[in-house]
Amino acid sequence: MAGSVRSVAVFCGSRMGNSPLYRTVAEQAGQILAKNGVKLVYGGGSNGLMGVVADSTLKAGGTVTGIIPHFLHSRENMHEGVTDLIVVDSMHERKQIMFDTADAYWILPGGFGTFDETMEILTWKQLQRHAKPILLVNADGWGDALIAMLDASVKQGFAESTARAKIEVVPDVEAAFARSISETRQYAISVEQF
Ligand SMILES: Nc1ncnc2c1ncn2[C@@H]1O[C@H](COP(=O)(O)O)[C@@H](O)[C@H]1O
Repeated sequence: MAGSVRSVAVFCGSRMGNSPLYRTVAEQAGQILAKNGVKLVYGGGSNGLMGVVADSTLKAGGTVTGIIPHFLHSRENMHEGVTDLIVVDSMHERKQIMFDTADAYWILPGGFGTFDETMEILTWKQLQRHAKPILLVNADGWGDALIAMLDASVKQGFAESTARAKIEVVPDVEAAFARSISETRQYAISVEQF
């Protein structure tokens, strides 16, 4: 287990996207979590990159908790092979459990659902509902437009640069892992000193 990071919530696409590098980064995410004894928490489906990251974690000997609303059972092809599967009633419940049970959040390539989850976890941090690391893994530049939008918001005077700093862009999962450990450690030290 990696210090105080025992579980990571990964938000990513329920589709594969157009670049083969998206699959690669999802596979690498599962491998690095499993190798370090860190549990994957994710949306519980088998489709797209969500399925890839779950399968990759399991194949590498890791543990996976999937959280899926019952109405998405068929649409997202609920993953029957995960270590723990939690079936919930609503999207809100799913998100709440994902947020509560993870020590860090990784954003991998994805679409609208991934954007929603990213903005919610970021704004919760802005509102000081949590202080956990948020790492956007910008594989093949998939997140460039999203990053530009966050930066534009600061330039336009709609967000503080301190809020923008609450999500960190990293090039790969190795960096996401390293930053998750060091940010969590820094936070623990600052709480101890308080
Ligand atoms: N509004 C939403 N809130 C939370 N999660 C959502 C929402 N819309 C879709 N999702 C889930 O996000 C993942 C990834 O979706 P992509 O659109 O493929 O990025 C998926 O499990 C959706 O159910």
